[in-house]
Amino acid sequence: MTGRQMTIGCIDYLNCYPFYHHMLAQKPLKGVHVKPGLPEDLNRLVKQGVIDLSPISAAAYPPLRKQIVLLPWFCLSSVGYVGSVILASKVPIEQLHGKRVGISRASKTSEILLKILLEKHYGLLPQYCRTPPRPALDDTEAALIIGNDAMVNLGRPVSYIYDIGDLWLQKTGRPVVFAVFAVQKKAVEKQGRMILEVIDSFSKSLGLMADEKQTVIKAASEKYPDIDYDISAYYDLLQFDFNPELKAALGYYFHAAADHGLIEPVGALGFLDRNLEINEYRLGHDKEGTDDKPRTVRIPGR
Ligand SMILES: C=C(O[C@@H]1C=C(C(=O)O)C=C[C@H]1O)C(=O)O
Repeated sequence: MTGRQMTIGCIDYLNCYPFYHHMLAQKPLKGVHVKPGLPEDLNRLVKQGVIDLSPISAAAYPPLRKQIVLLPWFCLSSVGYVGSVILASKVPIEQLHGKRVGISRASKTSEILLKILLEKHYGLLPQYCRTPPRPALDDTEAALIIGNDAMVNLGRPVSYIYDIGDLWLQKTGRPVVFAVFAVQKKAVEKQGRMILEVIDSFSKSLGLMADEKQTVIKAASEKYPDIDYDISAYYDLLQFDFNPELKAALGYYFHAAADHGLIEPVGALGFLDRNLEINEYRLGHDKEGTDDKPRTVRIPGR
């Protein structure tokens, strides 16, 4: 692909729309192709190098960290209740030991959150199985459902709904960073100018959430008509700005996940800055989480 074209991923959920409203509804970016997908599909396409820039599951970062850098300004997070990452269960969570628990094939971050919660915080070991993004709940006792699929009518009454963002806050005292924005290091070298245009468009789009929130909500509800939820309230729950507290929370999550043997240990995050240089943030395990003195490393070849 030449320096005048790039493909960017977009999580095909309500939660990601606020980043894309500007480029989709107001000012398309010339040469930028937007590829919608489920988080785990975008994780795979980034790994394969098929897309240049994309939101990915936070949990997908560790194995890709030599190949990608993160945008330090954007994330999909919640401090407690998120509304769109749920465990739908036929029995109280405490009774899930040895039971079949489905995990949406769309998820990576929340799969790990759920496993740490069940195994470490509740002392349970269920039998996990993969399910489609919108599971029927016929042959499992409970199921992890994420994104839009957690926000539509589940098709059957479910006795217990646990919000994973809320449970994580209760058990660990931390927010959750569900998704981060990844850029291929190769694309930084070849398509720097377009990457800056995308960053600018995301920033303008989030600005519209403050200035023209009702317009964004109307467009989002038309894009996703089957959502059975107060979109305005949902957007108030989500945190799109990757602030220091959320970076620290991501550090905590990586530490907890590595400690539980679910990801490889992560010592640092690589962030892109507006000069297209990479700043490495060392992760701590304390409340601060990140080192506030980034080490700047130039991208080879630039
Ligand atoms: C907040 C959410 O987080 C999502 C959960 C993800 C995961 O579990 O890997 C990835 C991206 C996010 O869209 C949601 O599903 O609505």
